[in-house]
Amino acid sequence: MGREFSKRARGAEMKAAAWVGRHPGSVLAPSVVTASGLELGWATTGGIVGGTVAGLGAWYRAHPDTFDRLAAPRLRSWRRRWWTYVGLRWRNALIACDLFTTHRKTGELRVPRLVRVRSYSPSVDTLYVKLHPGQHLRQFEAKLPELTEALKVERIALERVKPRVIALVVERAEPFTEVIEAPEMPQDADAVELGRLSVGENEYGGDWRIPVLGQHLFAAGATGAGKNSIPAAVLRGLAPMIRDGSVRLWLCDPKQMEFAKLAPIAYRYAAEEQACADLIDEYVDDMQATQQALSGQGKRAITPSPVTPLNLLVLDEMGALLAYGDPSVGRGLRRQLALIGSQGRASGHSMLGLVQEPTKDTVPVRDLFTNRICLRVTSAAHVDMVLGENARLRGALADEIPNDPATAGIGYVIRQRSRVPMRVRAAYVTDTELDELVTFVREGWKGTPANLQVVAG
Ligand SMILES: Nc1ncnc2c1ncn2[C@@H]1O[C@H](COP(=O)(O)OP(=O)(O)OP(=O)(O)O)[C@@H](O)[C@H]1O
Repeated sequence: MGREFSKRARGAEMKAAAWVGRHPGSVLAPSVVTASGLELGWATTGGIVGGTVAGLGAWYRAHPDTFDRLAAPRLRSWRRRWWTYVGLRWRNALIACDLFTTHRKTGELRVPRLVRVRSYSPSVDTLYVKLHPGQHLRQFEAKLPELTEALKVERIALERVKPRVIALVVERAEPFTEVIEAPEMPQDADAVELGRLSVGENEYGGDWRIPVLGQHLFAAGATGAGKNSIPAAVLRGLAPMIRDGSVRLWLCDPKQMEFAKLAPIAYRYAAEEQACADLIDEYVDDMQATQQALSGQGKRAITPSPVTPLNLLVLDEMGALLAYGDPSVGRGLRRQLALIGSQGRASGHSMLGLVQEPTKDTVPVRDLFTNRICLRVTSAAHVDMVLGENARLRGALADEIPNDPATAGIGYVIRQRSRVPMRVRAAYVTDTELDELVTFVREGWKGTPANLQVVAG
């Protein structure tokens, strides 16, 4: 703020020097080429530059995996920085959206500076922006629609990185234009990655993975949003463990639609309201018996095996169970789910709950779930109800996903470390693939109710 004592703006040559200091590469690269041209001759220099380009081309063609992982993000970031978001375009967009401050004495417009551009995937850029004193993330939040149009992109999410530095996560285009194929079923229990089951793809082009052991999952989405894909993909990932009895599936299926197919591989299956309540009571008894068995053996957590299995309680349409039926049953269920949510992790009792509308009846239990997924919802308020405060402001625009079958399975999760929403798409498990899962499990089926007695005993 001290600079505002003077009526004189900073000299252009000083600004240029500061710019060079901030972008040494942009000065160094042309200088090195020029020096090489003068020292080694232009033909040699041309050969070196051409050789480098040809080498990159060969890498691109020969090793797509390493090129896409190592070289592509850097090259793309560089191109975006010096082409897409280059000085004047950036400046004009921010001025058009009133996202600048004015020097009180000189009247100079001070536009927040772009300090870094990262382009982790072809469809998403992260822009690190240095704010001027007097600016705040809130101003960007208020101008998000305008900024999205000015930069000609699909959507923007915001994050505060550190004092006076924010990140704009820019989705340039819809990353999911194709249906994602169902994950392969591992053949052996050893190949199951309980901590990172693949359920689809993320907007960065990588696998979208979710942990199951010691976790509770919650997926919200309007009718037709593609919620069923999530348990279906999870169960395919767990298939050999279900077959071997190391994972037991407890299924509450009030709608009796898609999940009825899975009844033959469920350890317990219920559809009617009271039957679901009884199933959940039994689940809680099983959890408490396991807790006692664990403490008797001086253990703190289970390692999934046929003797101490991982139990997965899948609750389809939680609204029907908690809100739309008999209120006394709903109250009892909420109490039981709270017990499972708070105590089930060590004993290997996980939940996967699906809900169409995250209303006040289902939201109180939402906080019991450690991993939450928001597919297409019908109201902006639902997004924060599912993903937490300000998730929508940060770009989880789940209510703006078009109600179109072509978008089924698309939604948002919150990345644990950075708290940034990430767009994901669940893989689509067809009816045939569900049948394949059932056949696979039934063929070597060892999951019998005897497991319960061993644990409880
Ligand atoms: N991951 C996906 N990718 C592409 N299309 C999908 C996906 N999941 C579902 N679909 C398509 O969308 C339709 C609706 O999906 P689904 O039945 O899973 O929705 P839902 O959210 O469970 O709806 P409801 O709550 O009404 O059961 C499916 O019949 C399928 O055609």
